[in-house]
Amino acid sequence: MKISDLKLTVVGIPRHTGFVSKHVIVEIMTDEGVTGIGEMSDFSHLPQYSLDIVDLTTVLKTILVGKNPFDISLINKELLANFPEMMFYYEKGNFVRNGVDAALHDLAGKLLNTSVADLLGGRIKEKIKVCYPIFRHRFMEEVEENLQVVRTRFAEGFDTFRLYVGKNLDADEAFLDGVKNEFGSKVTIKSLDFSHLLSWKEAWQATKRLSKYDFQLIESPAVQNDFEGLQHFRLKVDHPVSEHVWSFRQQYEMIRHDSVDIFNISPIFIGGLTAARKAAAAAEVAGKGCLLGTTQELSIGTTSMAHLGASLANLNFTSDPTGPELYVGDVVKNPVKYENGYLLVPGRDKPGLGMELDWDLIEKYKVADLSWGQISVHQLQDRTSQTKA
Ligand SMILES: O=C(O)C(=O)C[C@@H](O)[C@H](O)C(=O)O
Ligand SMILES: [Mg+2]
Ligand SMILES: [Mg+2]
Repeated sequence: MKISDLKLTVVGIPRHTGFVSKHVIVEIMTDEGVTGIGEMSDFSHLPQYSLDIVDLTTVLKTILVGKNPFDISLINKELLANFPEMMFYYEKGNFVRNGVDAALHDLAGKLLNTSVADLLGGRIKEKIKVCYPIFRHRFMEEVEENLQVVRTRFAEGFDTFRLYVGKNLDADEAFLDGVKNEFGSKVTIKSLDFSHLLSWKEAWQATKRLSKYDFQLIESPAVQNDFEGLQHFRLKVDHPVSEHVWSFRQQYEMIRHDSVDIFNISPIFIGGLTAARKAAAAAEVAGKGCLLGTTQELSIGTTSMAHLGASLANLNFTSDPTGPELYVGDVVKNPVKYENGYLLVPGRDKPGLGMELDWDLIEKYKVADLSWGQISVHQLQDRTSQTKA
């Protein structure tokens, strides 16, 4: 049995905020007629270069075609040699590796008639607690818009939210105050996410101001790779501190500097399920907790994380994958399901990831390439189509 072909299809799907994220649907075919699917998710992050999809297809075919689809470790090794880790949160090579690795897991599951979660060690959980994101306030008038998001999503069963903060503390405070007055203990704020926009000391000042409100943890309260800064911040605050993992070297430095309490692990940012499992194991060895982060994937990327989360012994904080709820559409016939704020893991009866492509939807959202258009840095950072400066 050998990999016989690869197909990449670019789709651009708007969010309810109007912001369009571009994703690449991955298909890996075999000479026995079985195809594995994966997702390179959300290329709408800095840096502002875009990948050439034709060239990427050619390059990946040279790595994949002719290989045994079960040689996932070997293929990951070759992918890493061609799309190396960088000390940068949004390195796109990791997105590429993630899409291929997910498709390989889907393919292996289909060939063995086994669910991906069972390939990864089985199911400790059949559902993953998640929180809905409230994107960063820049203007006071966004507070009421975001309180409306909480009302709508609360009515749908989401009782936990995370807030991106740090650009307009008056608005952040007004939002937290509004949630407290309207929902009391019925709504939980999981985290304040500074998204590496402030220095650790600026984030500490902001945290002192917002600490009169209840929230569970603080994410990314220093600039990227400021391991000492994270550690200084962590010793100043009572709340647990989380940071995304975007490279093994970065994770090693965060362990060595004792920078965090929790590792935010997303296959997309560390380059796949294979790498994410290693990062979760390193967290366990270091006695740290972990949660599943997100780039806000479509259903294929999200279900891949559901399978991973089901099998992790140290997934002990509320996670973030809510992408299919943020987009106006998807690319599969059977989107992932959420119930009372939980992401459901597909059943054992479904081989692979348990997802089936819907080519009518793919045709609807298909775009020619990953080019950027006129997106501003503000729109990129705060995932909005709003152009007000
Ligand atoms: O926790 C985070 O940080 C994110 O979720 C980053 C976001 O920008 C995410 O990638 C998105 O596209 O909304
Ligand atoms: Mg974050
Ligand atoms: Mg994203």
